Amino acid sequence: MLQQRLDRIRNITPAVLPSLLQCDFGDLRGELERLTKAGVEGLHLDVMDGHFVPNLSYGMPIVAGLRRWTDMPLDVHLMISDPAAYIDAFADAGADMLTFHIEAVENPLAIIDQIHRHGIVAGVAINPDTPMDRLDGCVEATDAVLVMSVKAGFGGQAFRPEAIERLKSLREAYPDLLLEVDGGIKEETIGDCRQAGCDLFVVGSAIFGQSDYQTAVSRLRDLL
Ligand SMILES: O=C(CO)[C@@H](O)[C@H](O)COP(=O)(O)O
Ligand SMILES: [Fe+2]
Repeated sequence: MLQQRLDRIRNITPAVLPSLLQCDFGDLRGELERLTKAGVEGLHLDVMDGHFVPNLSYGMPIVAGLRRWTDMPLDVHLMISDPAAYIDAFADAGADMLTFHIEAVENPLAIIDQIHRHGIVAGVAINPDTPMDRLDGCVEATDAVLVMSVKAGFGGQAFRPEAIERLKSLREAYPDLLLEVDGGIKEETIGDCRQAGCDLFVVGSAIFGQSDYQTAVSRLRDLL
């Protein structure tokens, strides 16, 4: 199952993954239809607990609801203090990829193992102010690294260019690692991230701030 999910995600790369944080939650199904029509091939779901980050978003029911309506890969970004306590529930909800923050855990290898036991793709996220050596010892075990190009917590922040060097150095050191970038990705920033070797591009405001998702998505994809 893990290998199938990993292959499926690899097969859609390079991919624009809309972050649903800023979508219209009063019309979630309509948003999903519009994104599907726009040619989107995966979704990024931001889970925030009001503790690891000051913001609060949504949890398993939204993931489970979306799972009923689409078979697109669901990439769940856990911005929560205790990922170990919720991984089983997000697996039951239908996540395909579960990414936790390195800043939140003491034993990343145990969390990666817990995610893998469910046959789910594992990702480790790192905030811009966290030294890269915090990832030492776990990059070899994980499937993906999510390089945050804003401090996790809110949509609509400005891209932090130091993410580019981080992507480049990870790509050089780990040619097969799935690389994802998240925060401030738009037409002006997506091309540099692609050139740095990134595979998955999370986009919030640059899609949901536009009236026409199809045009927004295809212009971003053209830059990949
Ligand atoms: O994880 C996060 C924020 O913490 C993101 O996924 C944002 O939702 C991306 O939004 P934009 O920066 O593209 O507006
Ligand atoms: Fe995110």
